[in-house]
Amino acid sequence: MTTSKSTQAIVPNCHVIKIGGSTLANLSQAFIKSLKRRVEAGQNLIIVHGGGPDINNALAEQGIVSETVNGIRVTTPEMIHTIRNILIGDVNARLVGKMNASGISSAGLSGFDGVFASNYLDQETYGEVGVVTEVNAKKFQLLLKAGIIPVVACVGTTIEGTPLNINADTLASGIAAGVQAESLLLVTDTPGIKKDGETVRSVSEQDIRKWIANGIIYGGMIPKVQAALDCLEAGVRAVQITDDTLMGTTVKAVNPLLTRPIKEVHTNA
Ligand SMILES: Nc1ncnc2c1ncn2[C@@H]1O[C@H](COP(=O)(O)OP(=O)(O)O)[C@@H](O)[C@H]1O
Ligand SMILES: CC(=O)N[C@@H](CCC(=O)OP(=O)(O)O)C(=O)O
Repeated sequence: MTTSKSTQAIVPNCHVIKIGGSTLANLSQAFIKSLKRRVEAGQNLIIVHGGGPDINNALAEQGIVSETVNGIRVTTPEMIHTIRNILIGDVNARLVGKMNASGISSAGLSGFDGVFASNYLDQETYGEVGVVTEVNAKKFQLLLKAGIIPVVACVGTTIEGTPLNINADTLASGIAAGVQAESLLLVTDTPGIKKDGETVRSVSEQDIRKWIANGIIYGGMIPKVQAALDCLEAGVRAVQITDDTLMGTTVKAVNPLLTRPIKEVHTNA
């Protein structure tokens, strides 16, 4: 699904961490501290966040019912401004505030700030939903060099300035591919992909395809595994799906001596 390309060279020692809306409200201090430790250790972090539950609440308040297809919210023109305002004005502001208050110098961004370009994913099926088409790695690098952690809301814009709703897993994957990040971490409310009640240690692309087809992987987990596969395909070497305890930290999905990535998605079992 990801078709992003980077305008500049890779960002060195870069790790993209996506925080799901499911997790944002109860983000632990331990997790924030783990981010701080990574920054202090010299990692270039890019944070991407979602906000599905906040969007659900805001739409419900307006009496708007939305549906999802393959975990992607079908977004009508009447929804898009609320979604943009919630993600940028509310969720992003809260997260950036929390990070700065915890001593992590951060700045809130979205596609409107030129860190990535986007266009319609498939307007007929999904409406006002975007996909990343280009990543401005240089802009990310300038911020990181200045000691500022980019915190990116999953809102894009067309070249004409029309806002687009982008699934946050899809965005994180596009950015990770665009900056050639060393890893992508998808932080959510489940310790990993579950099968028969157990969290599995690692899954192959074949497992993923099978488990989507038979319903073991459904809903919001679908964009996550798709994001993971897209990233690996684009050369990002480690992808982890985890809760905010980050128990196993990141597991490399590829032998660094190989030039082609092994397609494995590691989960935090
Ligand atoms: N096989 C699976 N293992 C674990 N969770 C799954 C699986 N299939 C679907 N899910 C669902 O995916 C959810 C995580 O996706 P989502 O709610 O979109 O989280 P986030 O807001 O963090 O992106 C889990 O809470 C669970 O309900
Ligand atoms: C197009 C699309 O699906 N957009 C998502 C954006 C928020 C998101 O991805 O939030 P989570 O990380 O909490 O899932 C949505 O409208 O819910």
